[in-house]
Formats: sequence, C-alpha cells, structure tokens
Amino acid sequence: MNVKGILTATRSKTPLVQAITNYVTINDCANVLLACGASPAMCEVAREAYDFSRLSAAVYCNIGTLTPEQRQAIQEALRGAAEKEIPVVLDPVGCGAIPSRIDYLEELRSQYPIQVVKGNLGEIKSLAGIETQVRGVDSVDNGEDAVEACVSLAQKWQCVVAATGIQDVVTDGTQVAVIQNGTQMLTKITGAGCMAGAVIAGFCGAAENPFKGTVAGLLAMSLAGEKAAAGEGGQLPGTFKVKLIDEIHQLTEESMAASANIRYFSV
Ligand SMILES: Nc1ncnc2c1ncn2[C@@H]1O[C@H](COP(=O)(O)OP(=O)(O)O)[C@@H](O)[C@H]1O
Ligand SMILES: Cc1ncsc1CCOP(=O)(O)O
Ligand SMILES: [Mg+2]
Repeated sequence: MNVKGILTATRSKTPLVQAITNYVTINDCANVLLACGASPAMCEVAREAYDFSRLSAAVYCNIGTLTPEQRQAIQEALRGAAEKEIPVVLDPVGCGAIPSRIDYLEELRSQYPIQVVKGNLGEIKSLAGIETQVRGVDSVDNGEDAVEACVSLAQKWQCVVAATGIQDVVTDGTQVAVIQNGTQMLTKITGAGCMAGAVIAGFCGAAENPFKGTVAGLLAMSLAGEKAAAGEGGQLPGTFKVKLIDEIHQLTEESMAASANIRYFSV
C-alpha cells in the first residue's frame, strides 16, 4: 500500500473541514489545514453545527477544552456527518488524565459512527483499557505494545485507530502501518497532536478511505517536522512551529515518497 495521490487530491478538491477543537491550538489547526490544501471552518456553535457538518467533507472533533457548548456542537455535527456519511476524526485529548472523558467518548461512539480515533499512545491505551502513563494531555508511555493497543481498540470501536509518539501506529483492525518519521521537536510545542488530527481530517476528506488518509496525514506531519527541525532556527520551539506550517505547505508527493519510512503488515 502507499499513500500517493492523497496530498494532490486534497489540494485539488479543497475539502471543507468542520473543526470543533480546543482553544489552545485552534488557530494552528486552521493554518495547518490551509497549508495542506483543505479549507478549515471552526464552526462550534451548537445551533449551527448540524447544518454546517452537512456542507463539509470531514469533521474534526478534539476534546482538549471540552465546553458544554462544544459537547452539544459535537453531538449535532456527528448527527449531520452520519447522515451525509462523511468521515469523523476524533482526538481524545486528555482522556488518560480525566476518566470521565472516556465515558463521554464511549457514549458518543455508541450513538454515532466515528471513522478515525487519533491520540497519543497514553490516550489510546487509556481508551483501550490498557495500563499506561500520562501527564495531563501528554503521554509518558514507554511505547511497548502500541500495535496491540491500537488493534484492540480498532476492533472494539470498528474504526481506524492511530497512536502517535516516537513512532506512529495506524490500524483499521486488520492492516497496520508503523510510521518511523518525525522529530523530538514536535514534543516541544503544544498542538503537534491537534495539528496532526486536523491534517488527518483534511486528508480523509479527499482520500479514498480513512486508513490511507490517516497514514498520509501522520506522515505529512512527521516529514514536515523533520524538515522544520533541520532548517535554521528549527531547534527553537517558536521558530520550529512557524517552519512546521511552512513545510506542510511545501510538501510534495515526491518529497513524501522519498522520505517516508513506513512498515506495513497484517494482524
Ligand atoms: N519522540 C518523538 N520523535 C519523533 N516524532 C514524535 C515524537 N513524539 C511525537 N512525535 C510526533 O509528533 C506528533 C504529535 O504526536 P504526540 O506528541 O504523540 O501527540 P500529542 O501532541 O497529542 O501528545 C506526531 O506526528 C508524532 O509522530
Ligand atoms: C495544552 C492543552 N490543554 C488542553 S488542550 C491542550 C493542547 C493539547 O495539544 P496536543 O494534544 O497537540 O499536545
Ligand atoms: Mg494530543
């Protein structure tokens, strides 16, 4: 399998992505969606969310700063997404630290289809009911059994599951991709995971299936991170973040194919 064509498809289709996301990194998510060729709209007012999702090509829900209004908006957006059969990407930020978020997410998925769950490994293991270590919204998991955790959750939730970290694991419960790109600089800024989720939603809005869209989205973030870190000032977090968005904008099919380090296998 390869992910060739997804970046081009995103840039030619310009998928509209409705994002309901945390107020820490909302602007970064909008910019990174533009940089990858999608069209962001941070539509999170409950009474607008249903209508807006029906216009969109994908919906990104991130629960980092989940307000009562956002809860309602997510409900409405997922109702619209289900009717239109568009992909929903869920970022379960902080669910390892706040167990009530797991109950919330379980309830959500029992009501509406979710195509992709993308979190850091601590969040994914927490959702899968596996022992892990987190510090607030960060994972301090040692990385062991990442594939098993993702496969278990993907089979239980019947969706694509992605866990990020030093390497990223993506699975639909049958096929697995392990992406070995990236840079530690991505852990020195807040929002690398949120931005990765947003790019995944953009790519899923244009890709033929959510597995490919998710692999391509995480690869794009990791490769852009590598390039940003290697440039002048790229070891400084402020400069790195600006360069990261620039590098997403400058990605090409060729540069992605040339630098991708992905291992695929079946479970
Ligand atoms: N130690 C690392 N080395 C290389 N890339 C990393 C590392 N940690 C995280 N990443 C990358 O940073 C991005 C965000 O992942 P992560 O830090 O796990 O998420 P979050 O910000 O949600 O905690 C992903 O693209 C991931 O591949
Ligand atoms: C710091 C913080 N607090 C609530 S949401 C958020 C941002 C989390 O971003 P990421 O999951 O990309 O690290
Ligand atoms: Mg995160």
